[in-house]
Amino acid sequence: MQKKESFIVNRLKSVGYAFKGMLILIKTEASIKIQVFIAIAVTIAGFYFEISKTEWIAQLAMIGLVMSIEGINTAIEYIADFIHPEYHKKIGLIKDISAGAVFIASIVAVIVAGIIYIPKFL
Ligand SMILES: Nc1ncnc2c1ncn2[C@@H]1O[C@H](COP(=O)(O)OP(=O)(O)OP(=O)(O)O)[C@@H](O)[C@H]1O
Repeated sequence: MQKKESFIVNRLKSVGYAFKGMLILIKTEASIKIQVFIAIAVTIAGFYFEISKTEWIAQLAMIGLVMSIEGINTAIEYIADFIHPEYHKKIGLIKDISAGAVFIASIVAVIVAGIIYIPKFL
């Protein structure tokens, strides 16, 4: 019983740390601020154009994908700066690849947005 309680308490603590991390990310990262703005804008657009359930799922999946990869990218940048604050070709490569992952997700998100919204204007 004691063990089960501490397991639940530990899980709750982990959620707390993760929530703190999410707030730090939103407060400190310029790119995620833009992504939050876009997420709010497309959510408003979703209600305005009364998009279908499937379109909501695709839109929310893209928002989650872009923002979570941005979070991982930010963490990689922090690790890179922590382990090697000075200029290094390899650090540049690591950061570029990490940013490239966000770019891939963003391109797919723009395509999905196009599939949902372009027909609404035609
Ligand atoms: N220590 C370094 N050594 C070599 N190149 C670096 C180094 N730090 C940054 N760079 C280069 O500068 C780019 C931007 O790095 P920076 O850490 O400023 O990311 P950022 O502009 O905050 O990115 P994001 O917009 O994804 O948050 C990297 O992708 C890399 O090409």
